[in-house]
Amino acid sequence: MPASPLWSAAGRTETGRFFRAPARIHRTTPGGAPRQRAPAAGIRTLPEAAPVSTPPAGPRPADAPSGVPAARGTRDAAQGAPENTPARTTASTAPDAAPGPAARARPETRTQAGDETGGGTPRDATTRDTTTRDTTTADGTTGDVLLAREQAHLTASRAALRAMREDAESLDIRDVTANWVNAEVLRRQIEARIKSLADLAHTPLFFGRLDYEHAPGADPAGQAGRNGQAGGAGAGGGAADGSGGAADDGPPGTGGDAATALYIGRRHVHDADGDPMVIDWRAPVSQPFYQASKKQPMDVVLRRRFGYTGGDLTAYEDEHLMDPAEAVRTSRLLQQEIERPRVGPMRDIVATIQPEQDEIVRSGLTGTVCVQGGPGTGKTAVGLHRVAYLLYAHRERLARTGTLVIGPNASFLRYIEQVLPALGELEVRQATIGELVGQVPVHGTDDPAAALVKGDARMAEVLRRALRSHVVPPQEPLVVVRGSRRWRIPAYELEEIVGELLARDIRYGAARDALPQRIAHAVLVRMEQAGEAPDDRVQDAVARNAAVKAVVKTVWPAVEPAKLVLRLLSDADFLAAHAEGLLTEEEQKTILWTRPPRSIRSAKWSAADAVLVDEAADLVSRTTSLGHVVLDEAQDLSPMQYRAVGRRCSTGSATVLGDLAQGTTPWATSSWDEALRHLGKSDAVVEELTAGFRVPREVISYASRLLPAIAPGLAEVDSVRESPGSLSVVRTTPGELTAAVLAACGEALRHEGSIGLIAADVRVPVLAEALASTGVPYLQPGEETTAASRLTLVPASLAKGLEYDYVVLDEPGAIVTAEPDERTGLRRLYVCLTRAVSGLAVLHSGPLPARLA
Ligand SMILES: Nc1ncnc2c1ncn2[C@@H]1O[C@H](COP(=O)(O)OP(=O)(O)OP(=O)(O)O)[C@@H](O)[C@H]1O
Repeated sequence: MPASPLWSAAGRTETGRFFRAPARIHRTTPGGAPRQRAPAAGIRTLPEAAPVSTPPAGPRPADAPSGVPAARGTRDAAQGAPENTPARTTASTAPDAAPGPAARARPETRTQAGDETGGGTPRDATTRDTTTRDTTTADGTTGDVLLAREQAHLTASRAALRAMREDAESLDIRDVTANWVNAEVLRRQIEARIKSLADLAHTPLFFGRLDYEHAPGADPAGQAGRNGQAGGAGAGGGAADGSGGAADDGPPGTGGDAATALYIGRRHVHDADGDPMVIDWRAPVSQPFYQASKKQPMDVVLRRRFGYTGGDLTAYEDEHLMDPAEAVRTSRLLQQEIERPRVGPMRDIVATIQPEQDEIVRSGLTGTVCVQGGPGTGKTAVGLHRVAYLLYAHRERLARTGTLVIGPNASFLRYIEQVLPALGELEVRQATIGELVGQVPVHGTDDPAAALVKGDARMAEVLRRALRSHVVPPQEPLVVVRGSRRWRIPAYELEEIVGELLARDIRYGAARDALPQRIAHAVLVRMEQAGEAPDDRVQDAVARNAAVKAVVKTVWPAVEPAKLVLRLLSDADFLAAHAEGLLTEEEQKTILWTRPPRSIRSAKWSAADAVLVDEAADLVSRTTSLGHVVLDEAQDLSPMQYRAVGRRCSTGSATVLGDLAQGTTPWATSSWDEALRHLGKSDAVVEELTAGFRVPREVISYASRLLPAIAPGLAEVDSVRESPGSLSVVRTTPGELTAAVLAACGEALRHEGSIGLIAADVRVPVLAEALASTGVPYLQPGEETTAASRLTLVPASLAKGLEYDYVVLDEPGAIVTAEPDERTGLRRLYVCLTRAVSGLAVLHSGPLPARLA
């Protein structure tokens, strides 16, 4: 898509200059009158807020009086410098925004949990009260006043965002586009831009604030040794590692510049002068929000997290990273965010990404990262945020090459589909493997034994051999007639040409396309030997000659990938000829169709067959590679499926997410090294996430009793949350089980949030009928939870990747026995036991698996 230079930086830097005076672009207002700008409020010098109990040690910069120029960072330093962003430094005066009426109206009512949106929203008013009331800073400012100031900044930022949107809406492109194609492209880009500038009332515009000791990007002369990172988080400062530890040469806040406050949010917002009011969370300068610690403050004096109630800023939580006297505390806002009832699809975690997650999110585009993590450690969240980060840092490159998120099934994709749009990324494709390899319609199924062989990497070699067997040595010489002359190429010379192409091991189709030119070249050599002086046009004409075409057709015939697979699976001799030494006779028998179909259309292709067809298609002509692929629930892929994904990122990179303990396919991978080899990314870095965010400690400990049987090498997830009473295990008689399950659902429905009733697939119809007869509405997995309908009936086979506030688990034994072997059954059960955020009720009438009993 031709990108106008004017637009090429769209969505990346978004500075005021971007829209302020674009060459030859006119701006209109409905009446032609000049549009009013939002009040400007840029980076400000703000007072230090003291934590509840411990005021920061040492003097702090006082609140800058209104009208006094504040210390500022440079705009580009604040935004960071994504790929190809022209550097620019501008400073501006940005007086404190006075709290407006909206900012002063401090909500006094307690929050309804259902209203709350992301960004560390407090569920009860306690956090707000303890962080705001009775809190006084070193300069005597109360928490209420500080909160009002932050609310004022929110109000001003919203106004600035509105102005940015109005800017975009007022662009008139009538005179700037030479033709309708350009006009259409530009129009769409403007529309996308306008959409991306929407202010979502229930989504916090910023969720955090960093007060740097020095203006980011400024030369912290003489300060570098202070905390090991001074200034390092500026424009180029993506890396979080510095050499220093805690400050040790003087009280914090005493050196050099006054603190510089940056507000961190989902997107960049600038004021009328182009100075940032909210910094994109992905900018390098935002990284200390996720990474800075007492040990390594990264020049951050204060980190403030904000709590929201339905879009209103109602709380904050402070950490003074350079204050040795302040104790390290776990964030209550983080805790509340995790426990916030789930209604609707998966939400982003941008406000609360943890340091080890952030490292993965910000790892570079060129390398592939594989993340092993137990249930609820945030793998999916991390993978999605990584895409958003990469799109920010490498937007142009990825716009050309594309990005893709692969999930295990449609309900999972529906569950995660809102995360990237919420982060402002609307262009990322999401698909299941089945959709990717959809060259043949899938109507059939394989028994596990057949699927296992079809998914084995040896099948790639069988296919390669079978395909190349279509190339036959030329038997006859070629005679090309041109005018009165005849040119003869003997069979042995043709054979040499064909042999050379085979040896180069290029794609079958590419070699077939090259063959006529190779033959024509041989003819031209003869012409030159005979004294003629043929040029390229003659060579092209010879390559198109009917006799040459006939030779190519016989020697290197076109092959339809689906036909090749059809023949392999139908023709025992053909399969045997190419599987010799690769598949045993038994294995060959296992994959042969008992009743071979007559045609591609009538064949009952299975999912594994479709992957074989995809492999064959790639042998014929190279699959286009994307820039980046995220592969979730990767542990369940067969080697052939890994290959299918691998060819879609052969020249790009991947984020591979999975948990070896949750592998429930017969071909589930037992080692990431092996999986990455099949993916073609042996050099990938394998990271491990160990902190569990979803499942309370009591529940994960119970589920982890299965680990020695299902994944002996893996350690129990270290849950970040204690939640006493979150687990109950109840035994009933067989006759009472269904009623007891319904009662447990009723009990769960008394709480806020989503409820998942998980049962073995065979039990689902029984439970569906029981729910219907009692008039309890229920949803299918992936259907959006609403306040009116919060119960989802989940077949165990679809539970993977999903989560619910409360889970009622029906008859664990039936979940285990539904699988072909015990280990797979226990793994399936492990998945089902680890879907709950706040409570798990296990009901059984049969015996529990020994390890749980
Ligand atoms: N840093 C975080 N802050 C807040 N919530 C988080 C954080 N990390 C993860 N979560 C939440 O924990 C839950 C589990 O995350 P996610 O689904 O990404 O885990 P997972 O490792 O993919 O789990 P599974 O293996 O079961 O699929 C989600 O609700 C997610 O929003």
